[in-house]
Amino acid sequence: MADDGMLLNFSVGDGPLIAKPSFKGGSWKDRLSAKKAALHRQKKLTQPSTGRPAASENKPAREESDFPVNRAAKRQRTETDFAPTPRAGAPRGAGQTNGDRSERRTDGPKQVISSLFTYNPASTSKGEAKIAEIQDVDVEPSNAPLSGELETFTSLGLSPTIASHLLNKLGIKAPTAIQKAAVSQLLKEDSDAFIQAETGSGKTLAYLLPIVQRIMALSKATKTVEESNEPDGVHRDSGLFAIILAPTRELSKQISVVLESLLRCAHWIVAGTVQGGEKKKSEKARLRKGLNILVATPGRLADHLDNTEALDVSNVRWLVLDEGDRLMELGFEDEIQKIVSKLNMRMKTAQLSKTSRIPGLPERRTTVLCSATMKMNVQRLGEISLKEAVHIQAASSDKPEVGTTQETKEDVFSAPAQLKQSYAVVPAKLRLVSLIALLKRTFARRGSVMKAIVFISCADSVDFHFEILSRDQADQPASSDGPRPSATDATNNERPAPTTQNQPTRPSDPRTSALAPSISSPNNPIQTYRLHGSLPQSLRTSTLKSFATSKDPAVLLCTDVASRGLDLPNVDFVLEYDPAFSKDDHLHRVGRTARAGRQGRATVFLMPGCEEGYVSVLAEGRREGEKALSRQDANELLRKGFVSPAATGTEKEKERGWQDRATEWQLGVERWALEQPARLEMARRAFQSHVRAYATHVAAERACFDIKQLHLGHLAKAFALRDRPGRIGVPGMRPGVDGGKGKTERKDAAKRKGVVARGEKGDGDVAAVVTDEEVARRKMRAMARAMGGASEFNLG
Ligand SMILES: Nc1ncnc2c1ncn2[C@@H]1O[C@H](COP(=O)(O)OP(=O)(O)OP(=O)(O)O)[C@@H](O)[C@H]1O
Repeated sequence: MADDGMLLNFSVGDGPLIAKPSFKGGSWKDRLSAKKAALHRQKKLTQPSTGRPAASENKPAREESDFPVNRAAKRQRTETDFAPTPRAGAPRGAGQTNGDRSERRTDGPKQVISSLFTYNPASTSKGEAKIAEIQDVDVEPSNAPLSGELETFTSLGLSPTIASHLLNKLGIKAPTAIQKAAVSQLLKEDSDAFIQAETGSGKTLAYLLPIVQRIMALSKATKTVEESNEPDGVHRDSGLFAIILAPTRELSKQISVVLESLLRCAHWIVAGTVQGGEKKKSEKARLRKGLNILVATPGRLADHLDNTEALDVSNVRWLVLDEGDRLMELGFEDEIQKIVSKLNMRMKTAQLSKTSRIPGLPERRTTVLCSATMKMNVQRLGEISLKEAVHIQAASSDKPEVGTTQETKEDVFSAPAQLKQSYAVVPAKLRLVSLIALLKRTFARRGSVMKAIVFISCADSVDFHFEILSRDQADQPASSDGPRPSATDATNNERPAPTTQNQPTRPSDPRTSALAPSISSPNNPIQTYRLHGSLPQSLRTSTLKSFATSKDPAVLLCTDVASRGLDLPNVDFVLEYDPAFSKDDHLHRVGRTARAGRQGRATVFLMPGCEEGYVSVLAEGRREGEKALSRQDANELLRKGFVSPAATGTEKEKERGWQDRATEWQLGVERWALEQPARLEMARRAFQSHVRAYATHVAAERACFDIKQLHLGHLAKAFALRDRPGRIGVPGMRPGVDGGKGKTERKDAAKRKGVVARGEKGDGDVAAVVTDEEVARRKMRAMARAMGGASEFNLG
């Protein structure tokens, strides 16, 4: 970490330094402590006997030789240096009062109010990358439905009933490339398959369509052979034929919604779900009544296989492992192994005893593994579950590829071709104001952007930014755009529903949803939502539903809990406010937009310096003909977000105008944070968790996210903090223990570090409950040691 900010706060007194001690060897921390101790001793020696501090104590705490002479002497700034013109109705001297109170409590200045626009490190990549606006050059979408006249579902072998249902009820006319390859393959053969295609290419229907068709055919076979009196041969207690495993509850819910909508053309086929977090008793009752297709999370299915007699899996002939890489990342290998061997065993027993009475049921089971990536862990999952599988890929929109898994090339995971990607170089101090400026700009014109997702590294930081976005607008500077929409105070849980004419279409939960005055305008009020793994499952589900169905513009602040597989409609823009922990995570995140041939934009914030090296990681795997990454910088974002439409005068005056407005906004947030201890603690907690999460980037990318290069003092400003970094301590927040927050995030991080926290795995879901508290605590402590204390972040 850059230590200049810390050194500046030490005073050496003005007495002569008799012998300048040299500090060599050990870590920089040791050297700093030794230096501190020596300075303290010297200060004591030179202090006048009155006990009052020496007059020289306020002098800059550095020696000429230690710091460049041409650098301006840094002095402790005070609120008045930047104080905006008081506004009518503003809380009486809020910041000053708090600042005074804080200073009165202590014997020295505790707060640092730094300027937003000074001492920001310069970008190292300027000259190298072309500075460009996100251009509106249209690129052929890579995940769109095929457009040729012959590209129909019936030409793939799907029944006219399903094809017309897709067209008339679901509005799906033609297959995507991966659907074309997978449907024809899975309809004609019983061999196992590995389906690999980019985000938003319709993988869910690619495996559901052939399964549903095959079960419908089974139905007909049953009717003919048994001459059943039933209107259709197969019914709910004919047996369970297919199981679909998904890594998270959200995903299993999403798959079952798609399945239900598909089964409306075959109402006699019954589907159901079992997943962690639900009541096992009601799930058992459902299983007893009988299901033909089951969507499940692995942990819960393994549990039912052990404990629910009514669950007969002897007829299961299709097993789908969706989001294979995520299943492995979340540590479900054991469960999957167990499930696969139980399915094999029960199928064989039934075949030997000839108890299966379903005519037309295939002899062998087909297992389908789906993943956007072909990483080592997916290959391992393939070894566990697949036998001589065909590898189905959609290399380009009109050239589906089918081959064997042995022919598989290295990872070919890339973002959809039509996705417009950019990066913004934003110094640490300017991060918060730039976030607001970018979101303001994004939603400036009503209808231009409907939904945006902002990815943040940890749950605490999501909570903090949610409060910032939804905080009372009375704290903010007057806008030239006219009167602001109002919201209640951010700490008040009972937020009223927005009072503007554009009410959200679903009543949303005030704990996770609020109006965002900071980025709204009178004619375009924006709703903000938050989502992370520490929220109760029911709240996560309702929040996602509310965000997905909102007909009004909305922004979702979330951790990586929303990065995988979720299909949220009308997401036009993805912002990675904190860069992803790995490139794969990045591709999954940006894949929440530009789905099924639609357009989308994605931006990632990078800090000047080593983080700019990440641009080359982003550029890897980009296809021929794809646009280069666009580059933006903080000043550009701020100018657009904070410029007053009525600004007149010279360019210089205009520049001062947006800088003043950004500064005013930042100071308003800092005062707001200081107003209540709870807010301050929330900001500090967010800062600490953010720093810890920063340390968990995958090893291959850690050079770009080097925690030693992080300027903590500057970063604190982006969390509305005026504390010096060393003073930011959150009561009750010890390294490695976080009161049960973010289990999945810890699990994920542990895995990235190669620490497998088996004992933490729960009932097959990312929000799994740890049953053995003590075991979990011990493992957490061990993990924290292995991770250097990085434990509070919430990734899933
Ligand atoms: N043939 C099609 N035509 C138009 N839209 C489609 C088609 N197939 C699927 N879709 C839509 O595309 C979206 C993405 O589908 P899906 O969620 O299955 O993608 P995916 O490949 O699984 O993505 P991810 O890897 O992110 O999970 C859904 O909204 C779905 O309704």
